[in-house]
Amino acid sequence: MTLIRRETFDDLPCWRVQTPDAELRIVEQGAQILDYRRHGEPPLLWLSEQARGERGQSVRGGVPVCWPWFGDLARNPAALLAQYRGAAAPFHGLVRTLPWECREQGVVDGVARLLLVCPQPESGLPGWPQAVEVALEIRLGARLEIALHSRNTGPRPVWISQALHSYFAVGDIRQVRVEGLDGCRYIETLDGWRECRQQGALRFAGETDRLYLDLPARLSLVDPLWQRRLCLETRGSRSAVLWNPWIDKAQRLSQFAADAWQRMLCIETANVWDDCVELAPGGEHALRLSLWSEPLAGDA
Ligand SMILES: O=P(O)(O)OC[C@H]1O[C@H](O)[C@H](O)[C@@H](O)[C@@H]1O
Repeated sequence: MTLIRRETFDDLPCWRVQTPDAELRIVEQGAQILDYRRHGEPPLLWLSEQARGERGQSVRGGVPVCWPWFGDLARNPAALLAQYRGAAAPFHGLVRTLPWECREQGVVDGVARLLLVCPQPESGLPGWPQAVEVALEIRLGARLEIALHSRNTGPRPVWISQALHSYFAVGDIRQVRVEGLDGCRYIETLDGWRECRQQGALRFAGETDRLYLDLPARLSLVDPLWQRRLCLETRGSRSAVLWNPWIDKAQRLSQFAADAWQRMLCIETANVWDDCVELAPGGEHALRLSLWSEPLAGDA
């Protein structure tokens, strides 16, 4: 039986979604998915063992929503930067610590669906006087499907950058590889934000923080230790951020154990850099991620 139950994660209201073969939790704050597991296999998403549910604090792990900009606002295109009138711009936008509201929930043909929206004052979000509705739609059936919808209800064009900042669980980061990036441009943020080109699959041997561009619709994370392939299929996105903090940066992160870098990898389905989105008046955009896992058929 598939059901959706209201619970709490420390101080934060959340929902637990159960299907016959999977389980997922999502907190109301930031519409953040916390975890996702399929029975009989390791979790697909990583949630820090130090994760805490506190108001005003993003939880470390799961899928934080970065919107209406990704990362450091100053690294975004000038047109996007110019839209912000506030003081110090928060990293990863304005909505990941706000309370969202569940507008629809239900189960149809065994697929659970939730629709959460981020309520905004008439004048827009603090420092960001734009009229753009944002909603997150989650469907859990055989796959997990996430869609981040933006709709410009105002009279002017609006630029956004955004990401579904997914933390994936891995057996050992030093053994995994990401396929689908071969030949793609990327921005190496750890070396002066210079543009480089990927050759072959991406493997990990140190801190990694890159903006990948011109991506195909399908990426996969091959995990030989856990004998599985996580498959990511996206729509409305041609960019992704690949991030692992490794040893030194791990010490500086909140809710992050010193050795946790070994067990996680962020592949953040995004619209960043030259893949930002311009929403015309009345215009809509959906950033979609479909996620599932497959056993490795001896191809590791
Ligand atoms: O600590 P946070 O604000 O959640 O950010 C976590 C990480 O997010 C992204 O992946 C960025 O590319 C990283 O540079 C950043 O460290």
